Amino acid sequence: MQDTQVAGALATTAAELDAQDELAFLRRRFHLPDEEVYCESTCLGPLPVNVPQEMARTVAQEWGRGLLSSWWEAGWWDAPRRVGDKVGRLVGAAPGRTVVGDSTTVQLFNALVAAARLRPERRTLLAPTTQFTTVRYITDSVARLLGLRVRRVAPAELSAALGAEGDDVAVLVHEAVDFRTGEAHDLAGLTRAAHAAGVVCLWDLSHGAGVLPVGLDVHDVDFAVGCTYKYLCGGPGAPAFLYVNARHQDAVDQPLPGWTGHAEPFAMRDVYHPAEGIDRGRIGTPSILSMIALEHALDAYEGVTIEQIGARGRSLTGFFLTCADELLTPQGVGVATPREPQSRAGHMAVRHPDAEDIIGRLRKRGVYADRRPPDLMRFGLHPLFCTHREVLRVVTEITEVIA
Ligand SMILES: Cc1ncc(COP(=O)(O)O)c(C=O)c1O
Ligand SMILES: Nc1c(O)cccc1C(=O)C[C@H](N)C(=O)O
Repeated sequence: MQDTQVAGALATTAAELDAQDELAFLRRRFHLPDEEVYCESTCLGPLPVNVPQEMARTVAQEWGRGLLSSWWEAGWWDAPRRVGDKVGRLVGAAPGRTVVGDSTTVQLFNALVAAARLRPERRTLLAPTTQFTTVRYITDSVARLLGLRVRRVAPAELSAALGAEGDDVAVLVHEAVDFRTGEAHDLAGLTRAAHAAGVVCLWDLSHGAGVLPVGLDVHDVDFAVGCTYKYLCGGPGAPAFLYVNARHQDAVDQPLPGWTGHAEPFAMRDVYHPAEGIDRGRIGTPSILSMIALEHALDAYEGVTIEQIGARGRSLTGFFLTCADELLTPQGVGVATPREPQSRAGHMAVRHPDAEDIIGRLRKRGVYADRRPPDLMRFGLHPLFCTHREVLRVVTEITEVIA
């Protein structure tokens, strides 16, 4: 086929897929530029349309008029758990297993120490070589703090490592989705392999939450954390979440015993007695305005299941591959994201030695994406609002810029 025929066929397919899309209405739930393509949900999701008015109301009425009483009368005190449950629905957690607050970095530290304390006789933290910076730094720091060693192996070798050396591993700490390539790891299989060796697992869901069905309860995950400002669109610096399996909740001994996680926070006891259940995952005073923004942002997920969202996402990433095969491969440009549908998540990654320059040029053409060293371009295809036509435009623009 000639280039123009290929382009025409892809445009027809994109139009058909968009026409059949039963979730197309979700796009109206976001403020999005008309002529530009936003593919940076890998870092910051866009603003849901209902958030500004809810924030204005919260500030004027709850803070402005309700003042201190709003902690109880406006439901601020219960927000970490209430919003946690709302996130929980999207990560397969029953109510009472997820709490929201602080940053992912803080939650990782807390959860990793708490997880390691469940296996005091074991000396190793196991992790993939591909860890995101903050996860890597926290893993190393927790190891130093607790006198453990860190063993890092390639993701594909983790199962074998669990089989061979698992009896000395306290915790497997892993990201559900690789921040570079967008590869969705086998959370269910690795959690099973970890449990078979008596290992506790801690998953960082930052690049998977709101994109994929991760099924935390179904897969019996021990601990999970994640950020809410990417696909969950909670806003810049939105609070992170912590999930704790019901069977661990009463045994959790977290290293940041803040007063809001105390069983009787207002009794002002000298000794820390943790609250029951997920409330012991609370630390200090939560950032209420950010939490309320997140609470309303999550309404963008109302009325759809995470399975429907996952299927829509796979359609977008699958179409990206189709376009890449036709348009990028002939230019010698490789896709770094795995092809198998179950191994793809929210973003597609493309390799090119001039990634930085290409991303800069794409911005000038109205395509917003990001890059990660040394040579990766990342295109976050948010499953709530990206369209197949946008996917084709992105790939076409990459082709033109490179040419
Ligand atoms: C896997 C992963 N974990 C954690 C974070 C972020 O942690 P924090 O929100 O504390 O900066 C990111 C992105 O910044 C990430 O990609
Ligand atoms: N958290 C971010 C921020 O505050 C500014 C810019 C980017 C980010 C990110 O989330 C980076 C991201 N975790 C990554 O995968 O590279």
